Amino acid sequence: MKTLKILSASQTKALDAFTIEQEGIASVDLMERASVAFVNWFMQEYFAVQQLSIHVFCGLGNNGGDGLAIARLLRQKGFKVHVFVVEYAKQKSVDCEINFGKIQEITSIQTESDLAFLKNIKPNEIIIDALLGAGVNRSVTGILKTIIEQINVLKATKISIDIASGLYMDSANLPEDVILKPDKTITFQLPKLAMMLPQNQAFVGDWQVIDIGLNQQFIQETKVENYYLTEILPEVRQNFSHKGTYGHSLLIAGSRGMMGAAILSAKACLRSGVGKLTCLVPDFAYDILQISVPEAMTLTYPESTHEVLSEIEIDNFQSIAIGPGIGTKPEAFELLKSTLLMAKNKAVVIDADALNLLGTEKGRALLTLLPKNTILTPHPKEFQKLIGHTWKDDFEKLNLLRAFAEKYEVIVVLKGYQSAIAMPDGDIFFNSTGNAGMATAGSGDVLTGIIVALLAQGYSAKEAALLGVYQHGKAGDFAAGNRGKMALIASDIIENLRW
Ligand SMILES: NC(=O)C1=CN([C@@H]2O[C@H](COP(=O)(O)OP(=O)(O)OC[C@H]3O[C@@H](n4cnc5c(N)ncnc54)[C@H](OP(=O)(O)O)[C@@H]3O)[C@@H](O)[C@H]2O)[C@@H](O)CC1
Ligand SMILES: Nc1ncnc2c1ncn2[C@@H]1O[C@H](COP(=O)(O)OP(=O)(O)O)[C@@H](O)[C@H]1O
Ligand SMILES: [K+]
Repeated sequence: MKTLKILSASQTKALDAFTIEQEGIASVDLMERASVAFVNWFMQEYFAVQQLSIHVFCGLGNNGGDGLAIARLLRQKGFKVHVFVVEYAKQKSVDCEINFGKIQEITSIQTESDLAFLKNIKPNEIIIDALLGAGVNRSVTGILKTIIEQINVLKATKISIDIASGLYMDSANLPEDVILKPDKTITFQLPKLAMMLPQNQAFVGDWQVIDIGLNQQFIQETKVENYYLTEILPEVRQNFSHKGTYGHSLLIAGSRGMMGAAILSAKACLRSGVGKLTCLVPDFAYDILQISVPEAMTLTYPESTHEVLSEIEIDNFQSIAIGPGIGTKPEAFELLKSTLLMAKNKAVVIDADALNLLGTEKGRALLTLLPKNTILTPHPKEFQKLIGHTWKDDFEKLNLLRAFAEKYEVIVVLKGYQSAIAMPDGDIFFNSTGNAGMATAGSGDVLTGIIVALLAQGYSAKEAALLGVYQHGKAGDFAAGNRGKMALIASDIIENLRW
């Protein structure tokens, strides 16, 4: 498994300081290294636009210092670069001052009247935002606020260095804060927590990490609770294995009008390496299941009652998933309750309507029945129901997610772009795969099928959740590559699973 650690603002500062001390270099050399890394990235991305004007807006701290160094390096590469320094305070940081001294033709911006030129920046030109970086510690005001507001309405491509000016890296901004809205953020060494959260979408754009060679030992030894998951691969299948080797999943899904959910989950499960799959569905759906998913075995229960589970040999199954399309009628509640009572010590996935049922007042009383390490896969609305209230911002949402996983000793996959996967030990992993084409009915049912299959094969709950979410997103990315995001339907995710 490969991850990138997400450090807090103070840990990031300590990492910079440690690198400087350990390598015996000056901080201005680190700034130069970061700026060279940015320019190398820029050359690859924009080598064809050397004729275009690039406008670099610099502040007075080290982020501004980066901007000045980058502007100098880009000029050396032959780009047409205009450099502006916004003099919002009296003093520059030491390294900003050094880089200020190394470059000619800088335009100083002090008052609003100095901003008239902004309207001449054309839509096909590029703006580099080096006003404020990781050092921002209060709401932006004055000339900085005005220039950010005016840059935000320009159509030119905006690229923020390290982090958008005005955005806090690991805590919530005020709703009224003025923050630069970049198309891209090129951030140094490690991703920042702010980049993981939906509320910051407009202030992050597409983000990318560039390596500036900060000390790896320090990174390894730093304790964090947030990670960005960049790769996780399945284990190799053994030559002499047989279907018994890969476990038997029980999938409890579907109801009248929602049999598609059961079918999608079942197919995804079978495409994810399970040895055997049994689907438990209402009796009317027997033919539907048998015809749609011939590889699966089918058990049924009378539609109007839940008294079915007593006949099921639960020990035959290594994993159980319940939820996709079961509905929220009282019978479904009883089905869920008896499943949880039977499933003690089993590997369990809870999704969709099973989450909606747990998210009622009566349902929350069942939370203590969840076997340890149960995997719950709510989208934000379902998570809100589970905890019984909403949150004021996404940072609070993350805290609630972590607290829930710790309290009930479960794994919670909070689905969406960069799904957040919370572990009972308090760690949260953000997924790097997936795309907006997956925002389509049934995508979540597919994920449930994948995860329950991995559990049956003996992957730990943590591995199954991480591997399942990552590969689900990867399949979605292949699917989007084949037919574009708008055309993507949940079945395409199943078709594009590759293990
Ligand atoms: N360290 C390293 O090794 C490397 C760092 N690198 C770069 O350094 C960046 C961090 O630099 P930084 O710490 O100087 O912070 P930066 O964001 O430029 O702010 C400057 C100062 O502005 C002030 N200020 C804060 N909020 C404000 C506001 N709302 N309105 C007005 N002023 C405000 C505040 O000072 P204060 O006024 O509070 O005294 C703050 O200290 C980082 O993002 C990366 O780009 C790279 O070179 C790689 C190596
Ligand atoms: N914008 C997006 N980017 C990446 N993945 C997404 C996006 N929107 C949805 N998904 C993924 O698609 C799935 C949707 O699940 P869910 O909301 O339960 O849908 P459904 O109930 O229709 O099956 C989740 O795994 C989620 O992470
Ligand atoms: K910036």
